[in-house]
Amino acid sequence: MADSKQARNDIALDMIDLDRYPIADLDSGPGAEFLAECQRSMDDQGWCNLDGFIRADALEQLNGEANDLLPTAEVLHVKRNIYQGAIDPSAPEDDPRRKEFTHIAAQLADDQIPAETRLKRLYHSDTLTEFVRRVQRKAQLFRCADEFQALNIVALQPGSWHAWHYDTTECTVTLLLQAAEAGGEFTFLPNSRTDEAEDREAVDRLLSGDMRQARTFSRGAGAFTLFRGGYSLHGVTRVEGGRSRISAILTYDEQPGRLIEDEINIRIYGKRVENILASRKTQATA
Ligand SMILES: O=C(O)CCC(=O)C(=O)O
Ligand SMILES: [Fe+2]
Repeated sequence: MADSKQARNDIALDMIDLDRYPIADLDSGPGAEFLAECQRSMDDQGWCNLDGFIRADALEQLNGEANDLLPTAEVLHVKRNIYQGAIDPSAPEDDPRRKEFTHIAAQLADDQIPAETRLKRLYHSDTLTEFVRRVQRKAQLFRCADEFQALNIVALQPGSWHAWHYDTTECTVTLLLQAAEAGGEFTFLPNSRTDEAEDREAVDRLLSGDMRQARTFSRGAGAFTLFRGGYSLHGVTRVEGGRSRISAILTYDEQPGRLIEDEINIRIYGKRVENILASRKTQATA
């Protein structure tokens, strides 16, 4: 009984289009069928794309929150190779580890998104986390415990792109809050690597600008996407037109309470986080 009362209070149930996406009951009827479809899509294709997942009125509120907060965001200049590392000058000349890609994004880390926002409450929904876990067929899945990485809002301004990369986690979950007027397409090479090998020919072609093997989804604002970004090289094409493309990145982990190393967080989030961590160390030794 306690469970169903808790579920009724879950904000996700007010925001998600439950007629189309019955995530509140995944064990019987339409919910069970829907879950099986999502699992099949993840198994066969490595993604599950749910257009119109968030209802129009709720989306307007979420996007309003994001637009209100974004002026306080850091503008990050992200430089890295496709494996999210620094370039390796000892790698062979034509190796992707030697190629550096740069993109610019206005990014809010988890600690910059207040707990009372509807976006954070949606991320903290146990119903939503359970749905994400079951689509991936994980025995357990937790929201990321890291104070910076857990939930992020990323805005790509007109003229910006999100450079080609693999994610450091197996599966990425995104919610598109505001679509670009044109461009800004989430684009990927399906299953371009496994744990053992990488399709270097396909990867090299994409990195040299040949998009013929790349695929894209049509995603409007409100689309909720699960994607095995650790295995498919991906990025977002240049945003065109007058408005930014804004997405929320929801991070999960199979281990509870896992934190990300300071050094990685400083590399991603820059000076602001470096200062926070440094001032904590000073306080601890004072
Ligand atoms: O904004 C998106 O749709 C994808 C972002 C992405 O690839 C990432 O944050 O790792
Ligand atoms: Fe990614």
